This record gives sequence, structure tokens and C-alpha cells, in this order.
Amino acid sequence: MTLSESAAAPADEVVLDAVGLTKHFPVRRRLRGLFSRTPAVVHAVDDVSFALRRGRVTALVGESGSGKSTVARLLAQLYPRTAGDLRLHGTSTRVRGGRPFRSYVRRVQLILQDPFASLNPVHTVRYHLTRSLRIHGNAGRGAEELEAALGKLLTRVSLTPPERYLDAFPHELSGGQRQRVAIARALGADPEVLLADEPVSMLDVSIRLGVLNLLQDLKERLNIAILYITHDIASARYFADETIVMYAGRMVEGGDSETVTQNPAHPYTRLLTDSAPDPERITGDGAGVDAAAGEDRGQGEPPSLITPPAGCRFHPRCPHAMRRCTVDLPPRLTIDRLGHWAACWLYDPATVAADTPGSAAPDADPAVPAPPAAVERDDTAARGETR
Ligand SMILES: Nc1ncnc2c1ncn2[C@@H]1O[C@H](COP(=O)(O)OP(=O)(O)OP(=O)(O)O)[C@@H](O)[C@H]1O
Repeated sequence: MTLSESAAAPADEVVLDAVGLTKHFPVRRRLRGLFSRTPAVVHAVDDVSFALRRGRVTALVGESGSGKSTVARLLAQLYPRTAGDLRLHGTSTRVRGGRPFRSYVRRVQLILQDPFASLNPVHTVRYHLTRSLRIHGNAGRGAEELEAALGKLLTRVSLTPPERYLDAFPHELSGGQRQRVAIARALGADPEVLLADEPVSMLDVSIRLGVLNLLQDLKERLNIAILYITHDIASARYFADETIVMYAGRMVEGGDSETVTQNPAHPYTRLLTDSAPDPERITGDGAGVDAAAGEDRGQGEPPSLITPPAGCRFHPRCPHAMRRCTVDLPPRLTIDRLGHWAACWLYDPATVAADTPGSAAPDADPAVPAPPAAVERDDTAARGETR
């Protein structure tokens, strides 16, 4: 595929499939640790599975330290994985460098948070884009074709007329323009997947929407699969087709973005949505956010990832925690037949029948109403078949 708008492959086709991705970082040992048999590790990412599809945006949402950037780097193959698999068009891939890595990054490109750091200040836009086109074999033959390819890239990211930007240095551009150049550079590879790690979080609020609209346009016109990493769950609703929520290295909820953001099931997602007020959930009586937001949604800090809590990693903060949450890792439980799921024992009727939600909460308060329990268990997820 080239930068044409044709994109012959069917929309929704799975391009990149993460299956049980796991990343543990070794921790430097202190003297006491030298005598321990098991070396300490940071459990940055554990058993993360999802698919990126053509023409769709998948948001990965979570607070700082939840493992989002590590997932992006695992998908970009910048980190070797501890366990799990990464399938590109169904074929397992593991690249370490050299030609296989170049061939992989031609198809899977990473866009970083800080466009100023990712562009070399001593080189012009022309240099950055030419280099990308050349490395990935898209520079054409001769100066004329190169000039046309450069013009096309800048037009694609709405930096027009291209002549105005080609010979500019990064410091001569605004933050939004720099991020557009970084996106154009990624497009120089003509990728099938864009991994956008907090692409707008360092930009002024006023220009964020423009960059998100640009990514949306690329998704639609070029049929690209996009992973959108953010800590802002409200933007996931606006921008992503599907939303996955991570907490302390694990996926805790997933489904279509409208459902996950408007009817969050996992207590952690509810905490996130409540801390990101959404105008549509504000009541008309002047009382502020809706009644549910008045509930106790959880307190405290994320856990240590060197010794993460047993069972559900959110249980030390969860106002609905039950005894089982403190010992058994919850599987993905289906919330509805449209693909909404949560890894939370509240959605296992047998567990709720045997215990009282909140009985093992940090400040157990039986008056706190639990989210509606229901539903059937998604055994496909437990077997590792995530879709
Ligand atoms: N190279 C590394 N060595 C050791 N620990 C790491 C390394 N990279 C990340 N971590 C740890 O892994 C965990 C997940 O980090 P990660 O950067 O993926 O989270 P994040 O959700 O992207 O956070 P942020 O939004 O702040 O970037 C954190 O506890 C972090 O300290």
C-alpha cells in the first residue's frame, strides 16, 4: 500500500495481534536481595491481549505507570518481551534488529509524546521526511519524484503549502505543527499500524483536537490501524472505536468506546471516568456530576509493581472488594454480547452470591452500592482466545 487512498484490504481486518504480552523489568539488587533466590522484577505488563484492526482506533487508557508505554514499545518491538506473542497478519514475529526490524517498522510506526524531542533540532523538515522516505524505499527515483513525495506527505498532514514548511527547522514550528511533521515522518514508511503514545498530551489544549482529527482522517482515508495511548478517558470516547483500560500492568476492561466511557463496569474505570468529568453526565440541577459520582469510587495509590497485590491488583483501592478479589485473579467476564467485558469478580454471580461486595474493602462500608452484578463468564478469554 502507498499513501494512496485506495487501501484495498478490507476494513476491520486484524493487522497486529498481541497475545498474552508480558514484560518484566529486572530490578537492580540491593545487598539483601543478593541472597534471594528469585530476582526482583517490575511487573510492568502482564498478559495483555488485544487486536489492532485496519481502519479502527483502539485506545489504551490508564493512569501513569499502568504500563501503556511499555505496551507500545513491545508492539514496536523496541523491547524484547518476557512472554506472549505478537502476530502481524497472523504470523508470529520477533525481531531484534537489522533487516527484519527495518521491515517490521515499515509496517508498524511509533509516534511519541514529545514532538520536539523526537525531531532533531539541527535538521529541517525536508531532512527528516527525506530520510524516512529513503529508509523505507518510498523516495521514488530522482529529485522530482522525491519532491512530489515530500509534498504529498506534508499535504496529508495538512501542512500546506508544503514549500512553507519543507525548509523550516523544528524550533520554527508550533507544537502542533511539529507533531504533524512527526506524523508525516511516520507516514513516510507507508505503515499499516500507527502506535500513538500520548500524541497530544504535550500540546496546547486548543490544538489537540486538530491533531486527533488528523489521525482520524488517516484512519479513514488510509485504512490504518491506530493504537491511541492516553490517560484522558474522555478523549478516548471522542476518538477511539474501542477502548481498553489498564491498571497496574493488567487489562481490566474493554469494549466499544461509547459503552466503556459512558457505562464503565470495572470500579477502576468508574474511578477514571469520575475524575474526568464529562459534560453529558452533568445533571441539570446544578449539583455537578451525576449521582453515581457521589459514591465512593476508591482511594489510595497504585500498588508496587515489584510486589503487586495478589488477586485483582485494584483490590486494595476498591470499595467493592470481596475476599475472592484478594486471592484470585479475575478472568474477563462478559458484560454484554457486543464485546464489553470487565476483569472483575462483581460480574460473577456465584462470587457475589457467596460474599458481600465491599466486605474486603479498605474501609469496608456495606452501605456503598455495588455496580450491577450480572452476566456470564467469557471462557474464551480464560482460554487465551481474546476475541
Ligand atoms: N526500563 C524500565 N526499567 C524498569 N522499570 C520500568 C522501565 N520502563 C518502565 N518501567 C516501569 O514499568 C511500569 C509501567 O511504566 P510505563 O511507562 O509503561 O507506564 P505508563 O502507563 O506509560 O505511564 P506514563 O503515562 O507515566 O508514561 C512503571 O512502574 C515504570 O516505572
